[in-house]
Amino acid sequence: MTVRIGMIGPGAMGRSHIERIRRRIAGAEVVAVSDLDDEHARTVAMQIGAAAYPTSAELIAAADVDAVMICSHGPAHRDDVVAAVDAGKPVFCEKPLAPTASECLDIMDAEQRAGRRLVTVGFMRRFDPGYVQMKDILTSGEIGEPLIFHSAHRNPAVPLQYTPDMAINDTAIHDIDIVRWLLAEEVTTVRVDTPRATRHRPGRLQDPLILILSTTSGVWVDVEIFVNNQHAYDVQGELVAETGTVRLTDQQVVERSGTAGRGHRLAMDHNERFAAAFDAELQQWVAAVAHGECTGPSSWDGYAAASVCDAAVRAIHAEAATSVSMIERPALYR
Ligand SMILES: NC(=O)c1ccc[n+]([C@@H]2O[C@H](COP(=O)([O-])OP(=O)(O)OC[C@H]3O[C@@H](n4cnc5c(N)ncnc54)[C@H](O)[C@@H]3O)[C@@H](O)[C@H]2O)c1
Ligand SMILES: O[C@H]1[C@H](O)[C@@H](O)[C@H](O)[C@@H](O)[C@H]1O
Repeated sequence: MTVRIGMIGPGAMGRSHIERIRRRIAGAEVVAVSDLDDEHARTVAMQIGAAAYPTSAELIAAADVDAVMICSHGPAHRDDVVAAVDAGKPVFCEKPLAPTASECLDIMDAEQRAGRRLVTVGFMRRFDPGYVQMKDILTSGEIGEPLIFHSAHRNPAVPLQYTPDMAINDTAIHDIDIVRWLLAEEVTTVRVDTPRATRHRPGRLQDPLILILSTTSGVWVDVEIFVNNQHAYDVQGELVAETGTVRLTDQQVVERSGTAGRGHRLAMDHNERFAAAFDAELQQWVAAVAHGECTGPSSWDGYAAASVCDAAVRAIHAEAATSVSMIERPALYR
């Protein structure tokens, strides 16, 4: 079966997913697109031989759309995810599932009304070979219990429309999700520290930021968010456990030597750094949809990460550690 996908919001991320589906993903094609910007939707549709719909509602209702991909910006996600779930269609939603926990609760309510999981969230780091190996080593028990996790998430620059809260709910949300997934436990408190700000930040953005998280079992986590480092898309992670550590490398396969020394190029964006992870997450989603299943990061994962983001945003304003408040995990997500 070929899964016929309708994509809402084919901007930068959406178009790179379209390319991926066309070139590397088996068993799927994008047959429909819609965008707030009608003309943009028509242009993308013409380029890929798909149909353009003037609204997301019409795209979701289209009879030849088997599944929906939502790649619009975060604040637009909730309404379209709920509409797709209400229509009984599987949805892949780019992160964040929604910028706040309360919007994610609306999505979980829709899934519970439907009586089944239909939503997969694009937390692609879970499919990165480095993080996967780190989790395998931890769960094998060979380095004992986890004690500390150091994470760094650096971008060369962010667009002008990037707001202060996005450092948390658009950027740090990746690190928050990976901590929950790696440690298989929830984050319970958050503190946000604000170091000296870079002169390269646009407007009043606080950059960098340091998040200090603690988890149910007391693992201590620091996350550096630095989104205007001017030189690379640089993601670091180091897990410290009782009898060993595991650290991500830069995942470059070749090293070059010359008059300037020895080294390798640095990734400049998420597509370069997480190419393998994006392919793996989409291939898994397409295969699951084809079999009438739902796998990968769930709405609960989107909700839990957003709950930590909510606490982090409160922590910035309170200038103090803040507790993460979450509902009990509904049976559908156990
Ligand atoms: N996983 C990753 O590493 C990663 C990387 C980049 C972006 N993203 C996520 O992908 C999403 C899109 O990011 P982007 O960089 O492609 O943004 P973008 O601005 O390039 O694209 C967003 C598109 O959505 C459209 N849009 C906005 N509101 C809409 C609405 N209500 N209905 C329909 N279309 C709407 C815009 O017109 C635009 O074409 C965000 O959620 C972002 O967090 C994830
Ligand atoms: O939406 C993007 C994307 O999720 C990238 O992977 C992340 O590094 C950026 O900080 C974020 O703004």
